[in-house]
Amino acid sequence: MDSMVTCIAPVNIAVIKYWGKRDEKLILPLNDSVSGTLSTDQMHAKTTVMRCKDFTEDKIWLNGKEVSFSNPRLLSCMKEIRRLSRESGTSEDIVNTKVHICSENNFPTAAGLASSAAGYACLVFALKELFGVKQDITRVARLGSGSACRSIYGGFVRWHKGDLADGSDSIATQIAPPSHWPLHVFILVVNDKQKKIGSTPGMQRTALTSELVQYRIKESVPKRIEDIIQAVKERNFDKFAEITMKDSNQFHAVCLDTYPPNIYMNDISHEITSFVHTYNELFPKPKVAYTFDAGPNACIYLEEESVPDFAATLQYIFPPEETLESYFKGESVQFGTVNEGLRTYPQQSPGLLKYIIHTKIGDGPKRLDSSEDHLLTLSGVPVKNGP
Ligand SMILES: Nc1ncnc2c1ncn2[C@@H]1O[C@H](COP(=O)(O)OP(=O)(O)OP(=O)(O)O)[C@@H](O)[C@H]1O
Ligand SMILES: C[C@@](O)(CCOP(=O)(O)OP(=O)(O)O)CC(=O)O
Repeated sequence: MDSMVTCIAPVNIAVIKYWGKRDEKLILPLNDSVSGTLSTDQMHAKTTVMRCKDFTEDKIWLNGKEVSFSNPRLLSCMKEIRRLSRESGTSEDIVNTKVHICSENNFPTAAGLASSAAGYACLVFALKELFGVKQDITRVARLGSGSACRSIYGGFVRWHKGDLADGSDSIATQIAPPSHWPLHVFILVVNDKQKKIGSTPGMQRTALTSELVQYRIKESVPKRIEDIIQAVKERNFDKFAEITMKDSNQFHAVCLDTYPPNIYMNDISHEITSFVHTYNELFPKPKVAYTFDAGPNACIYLEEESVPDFAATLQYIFPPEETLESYFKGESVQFGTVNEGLRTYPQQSPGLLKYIIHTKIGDGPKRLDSSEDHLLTLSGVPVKNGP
């Protein structure tokens, strides 16, 4: 077992949203959810974990700054990993060694871009390698941040809410690997600053005050989960798109039904929604699907064949403020011609969208083998200081 391990882990974007907990401490959700895992090529968390008998305390650096280890979620992940390590037969002196952790995201943290999902998935995956854990770790990632359990697998993933009080059946499983349906994804970044109402307090408020959330968890989600799994299995984009957009809309309706309301989408988000519907109406079946998490940024799922036409039209309706190079980031973008049907749609002022990340469905976390990848030196301090 190596004493220093470095891993990267992906972001995931839910198409059936998790919103509301039945247990705050164990992070057990009120409903099942389904997501797509995005390629680590564009967005990832990277984490180095190191154990050494000379370390006197557990320490963590996040994006270049040392932060307190007494975060209850972090402590509960550590405790569970050490317990599973013991169960896996790792010797007691290894299990009890203190660790140093250094992690960074190559995209904005706490901006509603699922940094906590990638961050905790990466941390738990790296700790599993460091401590020789053999069991399922989606339960452990869940203790860090609910949505993190879905980033442990690539492709399309389901988080089962589970029924047991101890959370042992609240795990994530893969529905299909990325090769089954490598959908493309555009993340339309409207704002990458820290969001106003975090997911954790936002969903607490919903569970306490919303009437609509009861309808959502009992009537809407169970059927949608079955239907979207079938759509993924059949690669039926039309059905996938309709369920994804309806579920995003219902999630935000539940947020508005919360008192005081959780307002995440803004005028630009609504403009994107209306543009997508107008675009889809030009075709016999929907070509693109939006979904919004707890923030104003849109995530657009689309099939590869739709990329050139949609990218050109998107750029025409939401022109960049500066150069095209600083606008589309990530995968290179193939441009077609602007869809004629959208020529009369009101063109928006330049710079409404800050930038667009072009990525696609990808694999789960992976270990990096080169020593050059480590974020900690051999004496256990960050390789570079500051963000
Ligand atoms: N690389 C990381 N390693 C460990 N913890 C991380 C990492 N990145 C983020 N986190 C944790 O996640 C927190 C941010 O979570 P938060 O839910 O507010 O934002 P988000 O994940 O970007 O948004 P959302 O979950 O709504 O998409 C950070 O304050 C930190 O505690
Ligand atoms: C809107 C969402 O992105 C909410 C994610 O919530 P978190 O997983 O960040 O919440 P905690 O479990 O409290 O850490 C929907 C989703 O990803 O399913």
